[in-house]
Amino acid sequence: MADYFKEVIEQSSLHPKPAGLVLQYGTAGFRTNANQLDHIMFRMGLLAALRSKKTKATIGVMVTASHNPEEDNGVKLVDPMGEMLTATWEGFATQLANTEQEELLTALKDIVKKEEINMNQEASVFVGKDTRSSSASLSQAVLDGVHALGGHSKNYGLVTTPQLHYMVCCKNTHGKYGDATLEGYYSKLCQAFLQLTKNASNRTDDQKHLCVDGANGIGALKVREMESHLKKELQISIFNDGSEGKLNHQCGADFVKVQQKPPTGIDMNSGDRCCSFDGDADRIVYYYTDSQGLFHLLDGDKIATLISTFLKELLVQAGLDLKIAVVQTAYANGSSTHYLENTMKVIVRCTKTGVKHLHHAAQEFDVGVYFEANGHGTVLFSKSAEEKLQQLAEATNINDERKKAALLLQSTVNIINQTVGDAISDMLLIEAILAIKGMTVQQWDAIYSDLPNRQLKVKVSDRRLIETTDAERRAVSPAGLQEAIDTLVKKYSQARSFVRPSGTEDVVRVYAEANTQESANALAHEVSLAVYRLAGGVGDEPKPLH
Ligand SMILES: CC(=O)N[C@H]1[C@@H](OP(=O)(O)O)O[C@H](CO)[C@@H](O)[C@@H]1O
Ligand SMILES: [Mg+2]
Repeated sequence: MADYFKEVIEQSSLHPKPAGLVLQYGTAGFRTNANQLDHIMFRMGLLAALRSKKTKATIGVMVTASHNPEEDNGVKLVDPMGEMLTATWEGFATQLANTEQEELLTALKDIVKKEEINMNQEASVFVGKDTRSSSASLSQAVLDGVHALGGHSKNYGLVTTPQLHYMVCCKNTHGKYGDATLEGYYSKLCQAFLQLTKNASNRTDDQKHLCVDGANGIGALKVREMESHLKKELQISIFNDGSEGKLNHQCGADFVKVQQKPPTGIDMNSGDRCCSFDGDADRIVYYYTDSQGLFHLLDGDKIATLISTFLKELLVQAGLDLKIAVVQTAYANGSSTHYLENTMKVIVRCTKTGVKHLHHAAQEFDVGVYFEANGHGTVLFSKSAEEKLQQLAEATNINDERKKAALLLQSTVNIINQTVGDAISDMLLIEAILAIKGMTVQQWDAIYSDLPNRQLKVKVSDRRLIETTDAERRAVSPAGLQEAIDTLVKKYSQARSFVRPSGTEDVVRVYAEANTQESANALAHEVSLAVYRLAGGVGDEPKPLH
């Protein structure tokens, strides 16, 4: 076996691990200050090459830290069908990342043995990066890792995270999903957009206009690249395009969702339809300000509602009996769940936080719409649903209404990036739906009213003390915490609250909603105090909110 690893020994000394550093492959891969990541990148290049040999398929590696500050970076691996890395291999990633330099070969051989990997198998890895200044040298370290194991690589350079997922899926499905090029991605999505909107009744230039906050990141560059494919049917003003501002600083989807206010750097008039991407363009939220200057956010829940309503109506018109469901997490606004279940009568599922959980749950339905409240989401169509749609779209013996619905559904399948949440693809679908329905952003917003809500963080000495059940909606430990929450919730009207340890930060997250903002704030504060007292809070006691 030794020969396969000769280069690894030589190359790994150029990517040394700082002694003692321990990192975890979390919900969103590795993420920390960029200075600590060179060895991780090299090792993820090695791991991707092994994963490729194991699956006999192309694997993706994306260098990004999404909505984190510019100084951070990170890395995520992409499995053959464009989905996130499978759980066992997340474990291997963590082991490999934390192995001291001199043990690296042993750790690699261990994986080869456990997974029975044929080292003579070729390896192929696609690599992409976001716009962070550290991304150039870090993606080179990934490539070094791939090459050290004799793997082939294709370096896509600057791409959004979902674009890299898309390329991997295209490659491994031999072009069935599309061409594994940026040109292929833009033309597939934009053609579907033009198909969807071609019969939308005379829209004015105002109605075709959208303001996009690119978070000073990769999304802005890619929207600009795509623009000419849209043939002015969507007219985009890009703000925070990275030419001046700092990545994710006071802008982007995460800022807008958490702060519940517009990003800086955007020039918006009252009523303008606006959206924000995050730093790697896999999340999107919409918003506008009304004539009184009040800010209105249309988050992942509102997006899921718009899309699932549209799809459900089309399925009925097409006469297709397909099972459609919406998958959410505990952070979904109670009003959205209530509207979906009681008015729309669609199945709603709640999973643990983290996109892979939502993705898996959505795969159980013919049509699975999944969104986290923060705006990460997409739609999945089962193979058999896609086949039925195809047959119907090609059928000659059906009436015009059914035919029209089938064609719209087929274009929806083409516009959606089913591999992962994709801000660009979601944006095009949302814009198409609004155009087809002749709906303004205000009318979309009025479908239901969000319950006022508040998210807080509490620092504790060991957040793992908090264990949850029922898709994180109830705490089973420490003793007494859930009872305390139940008692507090009863004081307020239409109230709900839950706590869970964050998977990406060293904090416990507290969520509360109620019929007024004052009540939501008060409940969130009281629950924070309960966490602080019962789960080993550190630092000052949480202060009431004003
Ligand atoms: C409340 C919230 O927005 N949590 C986010 C955040 O996870 P935490 O485990 O809550 O830190 O980051 C995840 C990765 O980006 C994302 O999937 C998730 O939705
Ligand atoms: Mg992201």
